[in-house]
Amino acid sequence: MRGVWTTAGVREAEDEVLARTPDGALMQRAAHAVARRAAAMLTEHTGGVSGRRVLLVVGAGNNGGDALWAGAFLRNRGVGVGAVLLAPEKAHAAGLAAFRRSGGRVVSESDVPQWTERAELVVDGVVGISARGPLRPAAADVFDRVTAPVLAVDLPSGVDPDTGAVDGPAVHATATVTFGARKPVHLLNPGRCGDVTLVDLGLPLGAEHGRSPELRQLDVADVAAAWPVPGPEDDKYTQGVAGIAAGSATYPGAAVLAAGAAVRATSGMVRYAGPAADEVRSWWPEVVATGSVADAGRVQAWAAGPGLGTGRDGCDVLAHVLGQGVPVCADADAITLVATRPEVLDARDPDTPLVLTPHDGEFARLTGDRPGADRVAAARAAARRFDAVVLLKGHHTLVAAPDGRVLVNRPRGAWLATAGSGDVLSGILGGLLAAGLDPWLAAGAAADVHARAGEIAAAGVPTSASQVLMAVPEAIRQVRALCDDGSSGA
Ligand SMILES: NC(=O)C1=CN([C@@H]2O[C@H](COP(=O)(O)OP(=O)(O)OC[C@H]3O[C@@H](n4cnc5c(N)ncnc54)[C@H](O)[C@@H]3O)[C@@H](O)[C@H]2O)[C@@H](O)CC1
Ligand SMILES: [K+]
Repeated sequence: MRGVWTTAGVREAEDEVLARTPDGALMQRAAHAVARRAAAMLTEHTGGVSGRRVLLVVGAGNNGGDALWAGAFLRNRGVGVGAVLLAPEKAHAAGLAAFRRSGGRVVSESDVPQWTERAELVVDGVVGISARGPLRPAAADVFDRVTAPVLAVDLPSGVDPDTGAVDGPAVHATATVTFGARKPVHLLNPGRCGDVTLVDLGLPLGAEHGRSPELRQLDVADVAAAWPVPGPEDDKYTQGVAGIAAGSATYPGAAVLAAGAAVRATSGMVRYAGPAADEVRSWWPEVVATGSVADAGRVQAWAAGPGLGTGRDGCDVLAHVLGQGVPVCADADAITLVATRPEVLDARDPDTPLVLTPHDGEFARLTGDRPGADRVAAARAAARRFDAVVLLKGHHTLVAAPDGRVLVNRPRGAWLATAGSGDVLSGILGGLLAAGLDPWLAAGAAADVHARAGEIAAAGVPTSASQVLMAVPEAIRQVRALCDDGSSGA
């Protein structure tokens, strides 16, 4: 699992290191990495480095300092480097001196069009972790003219470093070199960051330094661990029995999808309970189906809600499963029931782990507001309010735990917005909860495999929930293979 720190945590850690390193050493280390990445991009895009043209766009602080030092290192490799100083009187003095000493050119305002025209790479050194708001007009004017690839220093300027939100002109980077730790923007808005390279500055980050990450991202190994290869001593019960309380006579499809996903996602036993028993049985002979939750056998977890209906009957079913003392994943109609009949939660005994899996609309029903720009804060607040793990669906599914931990999942394509796809996710998650996984990790792993199954099923063409469902085993195999060849699988 990889940690992601907000700018406050990074700045605090940087200050601690700065206090004990010689002036400028950290910056030059960072700048060297920027220069190396820039040279690689020049080679990639133009076939060489020497004699190429690079334009630096330099802001008022250390981010600009990084860019200026990087420009000096590029000059030493024969690159023609120009620098637009957005705040000449506040440009980083040592960086500017090094840049001039190397023969770098400060570009006058009138020469900007010519430089943006001829530059084969532009380095965004406008702002870094002290950024506030969108690009200001002078910087926006320069980037409006830019057609060459852009290398962002630390993060793309104009994008909120801690939420990834863009509410005005902002840099669209081809690549980013970031320092010390990834910031939320790198996970929440990867489209603006391009390929992110992390430079280790030896920053004291981590719980051992009293700086727990704001966000975490599962490595492929964490996801693979959710699907241990069943051993000889395993049997259908050790894998856990997942209960699916979904569907109604009018909506049997949701029950078929959710039960099928649990079957495909785990090798444990799956029980279905509800009025769609015949349809579920006909699709999945391995599912033990009964007419209602009251006469379903013991299970280790329930996934409830898809197609359940939001009336009295649905409420009784939800109250029943909440009272069984096993983890419950409440999705779809179960979320609406929690929102419209909150007394249903009285049936939940306190240490029954609850996982809510809202999309934005269900989130608004649940909490009274849509998640807004800071989705992490919204998910975190809802997790605390309901004392539940909240899996907030979106381009980057977030999984917040009541204790504040937040997972950011790999981006999933729009294809998963297809009807019924949420039912598949519920089934996968029900299976993992039944296997006894920590609900927060189970939700993260389920979302990861669900996203991969969507990619596999879609493979560039429109897909449907049942195809996503059929692709779940392939997605699990993919995770295991990535894990075996040691990739992080980001
Ligand atoms: N302290 C150090 O020695 C190191 C700092 N590093 C670099 O330093 C950066 C942080 O530098 P600073 O804290 O000086 O601040 P920045 O360079 O991020 O921002 C500079 C100034 O820009 C102004 N600003 C804020 N939002 C703006 C906007 N939208 N448009 C234009 N100007 C805006 C603010 O006045 C801010 O102080 C990091 O992102 C990283 O690139 C790294 O080199 C690691 C070492
Ligand atoms: K930047």
